[in-house]
Amino acid sequence: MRAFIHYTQVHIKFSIKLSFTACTAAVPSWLTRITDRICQWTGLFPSAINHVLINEYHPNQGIMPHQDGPAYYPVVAIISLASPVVINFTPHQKLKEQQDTDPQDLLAHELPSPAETENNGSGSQERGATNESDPSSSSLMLMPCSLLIFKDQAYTDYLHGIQDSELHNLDKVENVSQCQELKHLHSDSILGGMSMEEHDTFRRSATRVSLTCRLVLKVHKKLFKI
Ligand SMILES: O=C(O)CCC(=O)C(=O)O
Ligand SMILES: [Fe+2]
Repeated sequence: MRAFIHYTQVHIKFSIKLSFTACTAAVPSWLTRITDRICQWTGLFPSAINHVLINEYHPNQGIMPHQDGPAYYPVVAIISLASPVVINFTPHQKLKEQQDTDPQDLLAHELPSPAETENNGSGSQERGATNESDPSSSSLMLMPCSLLIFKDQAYTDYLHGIQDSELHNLDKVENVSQCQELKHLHSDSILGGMSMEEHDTFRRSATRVSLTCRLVLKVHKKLFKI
């Protein structure tokens, strides 16, 4: 299982389950300095980021395709540290069905309500079956010390996830040509040869740590004390 630390400035309903089993604490000042900068630089958050989830992934660990759901303001900032990893964005099943039947009217229908999904313990909503071979799915390589921000349709209409596997496919990685450092990794990391352009698989060999920074919208201040 992934290890995680859950920092929150606020007490939120879905964190109750975690609060007593995981490390939940007020966001420390070294971290608010970072999240405040993200807010200022991007101008994408209406108020200060008040929730940070720190995940640790071993090379064979990922996170199943999910949506972060309506508890958060629909902008996510993910800081990646240590190992590179491939994150996949796959269309929500409802969006996919609409694309198949009515490609002109993609946004006219509501996506399923959160009640139809399950909470994965981090406030996110798990969804099992997705199809990464879907032509409208795409992937990004998250390099160490990178910041990924996604919002709008990427938040509402797509699931994001990381495969539970040491080998990550580079086929659909949109930013692979920008990841120069990959070329300097040990040649074992890029299977089949030296040049990453010629090959389509990346081997994860180190632990990755991510900081998922979000803004919780609905605050339940009096639920419990820390
Ligand atoms: O570790 C990551 O890059 C993704 C984490 C994530 O999607 C989440 O915590 O909801
Ligand atoms: Fe997520």
